Amino acid sequence: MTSPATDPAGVPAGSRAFALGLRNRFRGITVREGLLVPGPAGWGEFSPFAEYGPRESSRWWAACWEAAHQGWPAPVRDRVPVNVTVPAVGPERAARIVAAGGCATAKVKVAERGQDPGEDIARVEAVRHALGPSGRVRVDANGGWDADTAVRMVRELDRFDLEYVEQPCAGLDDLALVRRRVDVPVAADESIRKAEDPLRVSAAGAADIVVLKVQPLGGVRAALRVAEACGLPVVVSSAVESSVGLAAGVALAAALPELPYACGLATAQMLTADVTAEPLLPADGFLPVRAVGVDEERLREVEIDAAPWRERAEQARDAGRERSGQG
Ligand SMILES: O=C(O)CCC(=O)c1ccccc1C(=O)O
Ligand SMILES: [Mg+2]
Repeated sequence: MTSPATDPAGVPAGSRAFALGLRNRFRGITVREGLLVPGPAGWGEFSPFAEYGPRESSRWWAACWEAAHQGWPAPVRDRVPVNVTVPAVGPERAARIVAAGGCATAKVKVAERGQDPGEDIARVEAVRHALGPSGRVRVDANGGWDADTAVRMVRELDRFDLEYVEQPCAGLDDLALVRRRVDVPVAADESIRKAEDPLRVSAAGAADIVVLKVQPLGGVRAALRVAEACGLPVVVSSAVESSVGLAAGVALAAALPELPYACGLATAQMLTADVTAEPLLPADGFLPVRAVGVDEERLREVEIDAAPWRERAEQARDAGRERSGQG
């Protein structure tokens, strides 16, 4: 047993917590919080959502640790195509977000709780018009439909020509059912959170594409192994992180042998502030593959008490040790 003081995987004293505002409510939240952790390889970000316990957060901690201490595998490309992300807002706002985003691909949230199908249709229609016929439009239901509703809605929305539908239903059986009944490709997102999930997804015939996020999967290397194991095309997406966290997603997208789709990494656009002087914002629909530093002045403007976050990080680290049998 190593003591906390000399522990190589401890939470460094120079760690800093941040709270960044969101321009529009997303996943029910309006503020995104997290911890920035310094290390020899650069800054790492630890930002599990508030409802995640130590076990689930342990992979987020592993991703943070990799960024701070190991850095990432060599890139095979120097820029990454990205999509603008459109929250469950009204059509006028959706059109403005797409126009401001400067991306040729848009991902539109649908099946939001408390909204009706007409709102989804109006939003997707507005996005298609804003992008023009050459743009690509994908929708993300976050598992919000049952199989019958998904089939009906995907067919209805496909009059705006969908690139794919992300997580139309929550369960693998329903995903497979929908996939057999619609012409639009199906992408799995929430169905993939652990290394063994992609194999289940492919075995169930549940998806044509997998969405991979670095923090939930435990780092860039872990995500690369998942990508290799599942053998399906990969879309890298963010967990709406600061530009420090986004850089890890960009590193994954940059290291994948194939990258046939735009990635969901343009989410710095959704924030009202960032922790760096040079946020990872798209230019002409691409993000550059580069390191992201922390700017002391910007950080101070968004800084919150690090103590609760250090506590969460310690618990996540401990849960990770138990998981890997080092407890
Ligand atoms: O993929 C994107 O365009 C942005 C990222 C995104 O949508 C997302 C971000 C945080 C949590 C869940 C999701 C999601 O894909 O549902
Ligand atoms: Mg998704």
